[in-house]
Amino acid sequence: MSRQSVDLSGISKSFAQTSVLQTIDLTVREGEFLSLVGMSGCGKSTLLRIIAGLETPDSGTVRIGGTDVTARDPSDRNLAMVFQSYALYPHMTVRQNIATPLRMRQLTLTQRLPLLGRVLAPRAVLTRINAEVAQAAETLQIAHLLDRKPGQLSGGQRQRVALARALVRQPAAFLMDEPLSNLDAKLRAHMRDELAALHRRLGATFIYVTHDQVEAMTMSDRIALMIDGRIEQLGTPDDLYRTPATLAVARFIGSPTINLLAAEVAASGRVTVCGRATGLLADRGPATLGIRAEDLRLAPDGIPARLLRAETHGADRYLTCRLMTDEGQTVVLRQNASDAQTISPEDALHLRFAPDRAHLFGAEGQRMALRLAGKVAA
Ligand SMILES: Nc1ncnc2c1ncn2[C@@H]1O[C@H](COP(=O)(O)OP(=O)(O)OP(=O)(O)O)[C@@H](O)[C@H]1O
Repeated sequence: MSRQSVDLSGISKSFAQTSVLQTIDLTVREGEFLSLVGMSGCGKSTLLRIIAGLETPDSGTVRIGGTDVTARDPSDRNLAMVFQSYALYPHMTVRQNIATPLRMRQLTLTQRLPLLGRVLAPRAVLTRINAEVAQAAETLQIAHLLDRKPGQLSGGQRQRVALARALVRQPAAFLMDEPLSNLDAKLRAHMRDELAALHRRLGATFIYVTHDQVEAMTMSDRIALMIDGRIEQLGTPDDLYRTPATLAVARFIGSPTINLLAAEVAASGRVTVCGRATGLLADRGPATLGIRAEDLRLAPDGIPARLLRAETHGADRYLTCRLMTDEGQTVVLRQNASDAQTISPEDALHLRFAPDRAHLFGAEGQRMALRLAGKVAA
């Protein structure tokens, strides 16, 4: 499998008066699974279409394997694109669908004709195409479906056929735009695992667009989180989860959503949350403290709260609580379901957060350094 890097530098794009991408610089490494993730309208599909050559940037360059392809047609970029609509040919069998890109590349127009082609096409080429189709079908575990038509397949199977068709082209990179969004939740989770496994097996470059942070977090080597046509943060899933660069990243990544509490940093540097000193130090000013559900726990000397609802999801239990403070903020705490004690709605609770796991963001949403008992905490 060929695999190549994709370099974007200074990519900008506007539609009419609206700026959709603002000076994007990004290198997708050879063999990397990189997700472009962000809310609807942030520009991720436009960026993918610029890489594919389906859209022309107003400025900037696209390089594939070091070669400038900005002015090249989509067909000259050797990229495979997989969309949410599988775009399979309904009148063709799975075998014919997968073989199409190979036939287009390796046979002449006359050799591709339905009847005449059978006589005119070189036997050796047809045998090679058949072998490549069989291998791709094997990789995607659809060998038993080769003689069916797309209408006789499930959504997941169709998606696999679309992937197999992309695979046979041996592209420099795979570009995928929300390829799983038409599948039901269970199948989506299954195909997520399959795509990640396929990526590991092929070692190919994958650029994957999604608005679903769970998809991005579970499959990617790195994530580029986009907001309003900019890359807000680029990093591993762990980087984005543990060290969000801004409040917007902290909010977008993680399920349930990170808990946010108004904080105040006094002249002395002491951070107060819900009117309580926290033992944390930071630069002065109003701020927001972020704390993930798993970094909150019940403790008798914590912030008083009242339980609104408890939900068990497999091994985890989520407690939604209202803080008994001026703001009456709602927070979610995650516990291990097996060691959770019995509590009922309206029970009085006390919550503490792990100071060394807290995130602090300034008035502009930027991450602020936190110091804990004399050392740097974040
Ligand atoms: N051909 C076009 N003409 C005009 N505006 C466009 C065009 N394509 C995209 N846009 C606008 O550009 C912005 C970014 O669109 P884009 O499809 O890249 O976003 P996205 O992040 O992929 O969103 P989604 O997840 O909804 O697909 C949107 O506001 C969209 O309306």
